[in-house]
Amino acid sequence: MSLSMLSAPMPSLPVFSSSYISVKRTVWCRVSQSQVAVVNGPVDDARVLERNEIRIGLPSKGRMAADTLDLLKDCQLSVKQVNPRQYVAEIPQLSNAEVWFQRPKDIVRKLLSGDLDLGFVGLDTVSEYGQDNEDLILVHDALEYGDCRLSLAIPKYGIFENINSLKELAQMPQWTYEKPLRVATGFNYLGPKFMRENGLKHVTFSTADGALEAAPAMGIADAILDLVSSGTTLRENNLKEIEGGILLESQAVLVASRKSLIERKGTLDMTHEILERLEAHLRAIGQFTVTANMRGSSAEEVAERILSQPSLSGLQGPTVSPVFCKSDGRVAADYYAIVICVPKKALYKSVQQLRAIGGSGVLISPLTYIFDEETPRWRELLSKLGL
Ligand SMILES: Nc1ncnc2c1ncn2[C@@H]1O[C@H](COP(=O)(O)OP(=O)(O)OP(=O)(O)O)[C@@H](O)[C@H]1O
Ligand SMILES: O=P(O)(O)OC[C@H]1O[C@H](OP(=O)(O)OP(=O)(O)O)[C@H](O)[C@@H]1O
Ligand SMILES: [Mg+2]
Repeated sequence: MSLSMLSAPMPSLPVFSSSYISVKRTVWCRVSQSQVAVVNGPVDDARVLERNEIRIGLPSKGRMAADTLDLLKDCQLSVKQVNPRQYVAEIPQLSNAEVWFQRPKDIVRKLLSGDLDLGFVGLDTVSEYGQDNEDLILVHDALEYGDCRLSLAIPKYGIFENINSLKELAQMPQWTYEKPLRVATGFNYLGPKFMRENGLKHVTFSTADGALEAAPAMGIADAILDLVSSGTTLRENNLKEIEGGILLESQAVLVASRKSLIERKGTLDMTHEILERLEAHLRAIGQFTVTANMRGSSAEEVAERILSQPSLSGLQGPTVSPVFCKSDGRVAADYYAIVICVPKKALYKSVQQLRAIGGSGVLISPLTYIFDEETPRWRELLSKLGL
């Protein structure tokens, strides 16, 4: 966070009691809560429309970076980076797309300033740095990586030993105007909003770039508000989550600038293509194709037998094809080949059910893509845009 951001007032934000913020890792200073916000300035129209390329922001580092590149590769949208130290790259499959590697929070800021059109980041980052700005539109809200939760945690020991819920924390007599609950966090927009919505009045916030879990043991904070996935870091620092203390469940999302979608030529079409590829890939990873042979008197009779089993209905019912053989000079179909998609989780049950109704020669193959009819997310996007 730059100093210029800290000095810019945000009158629309909740004004909490003052808090501490570290501008560098080790420097802690006291600032008013109303100042701890990213400034979402108005989009500069001229700048947005000046360029023809469509810009996609990808995380330049951290745990989201590799997973985002892997996802795009799985969607046949591999990113071609001439030099790993360069911040710009291309996706040959998407002509006119320019990829920019940025820190996740800068992706959100640059979507708001009109310097990026689309971005892949965690929902936590969109919520914190997007601050409910209506120019940000979630195109895909569940990309199935980067799963974590933004959660409030307190020490397991001392005055917190018997505190297990947000309600109990709020009711502790220790928190007063003079001696508020001190929360260390990097989420200075979502934190105060959550506390206000939950009726915690006497709270101050301090922030640091990392290792927040150390703050309670160092005596700098009473509680922390940070991302949790396995819970190991909390456990190893003698901290615990509490009931009602989860602010947000997060995973990677595709976010777009409303203005770009509406005004920049080609952005909506490109977003449609990316969305279709993402959906086709994500739908397929949970499924297997199952083929089997089955004896039967007709395709309908075989289909009826398959549909009598709960795990075998497939995505849109089974495909049943006759297998023709010649016997006694006559061509006839005594066998049928069936093809269905089954969820990976239900694989063994499906095989058992297939066998129970006479299936044999069961073959299982992975599925790469499922292109279904128009995705509901596309219709939702058009409706959010009023189109
Ligand atoms: N422990 C975690 N498990 C899973 N996903 C996480 C975890 N921590 C963060 N994330 C997700 O990954 C995103 C990027 O986190 P990451 O730690 O890589 O970068 P950062 O915290 O912005 O950078 P840095 O850690 O260097 O300050 C987060 O915004 C969140 O969506
Ligand atoms: O529940 P866990 O699986 O233990 O993960 C939680 C930790 O992961 C993140 O830190 P990160 O590794 O990104 O380090 P950072 O503090 O430098 O951001 C987060 O800030 C927590 O400290
Ligand atoms: Mg981190």
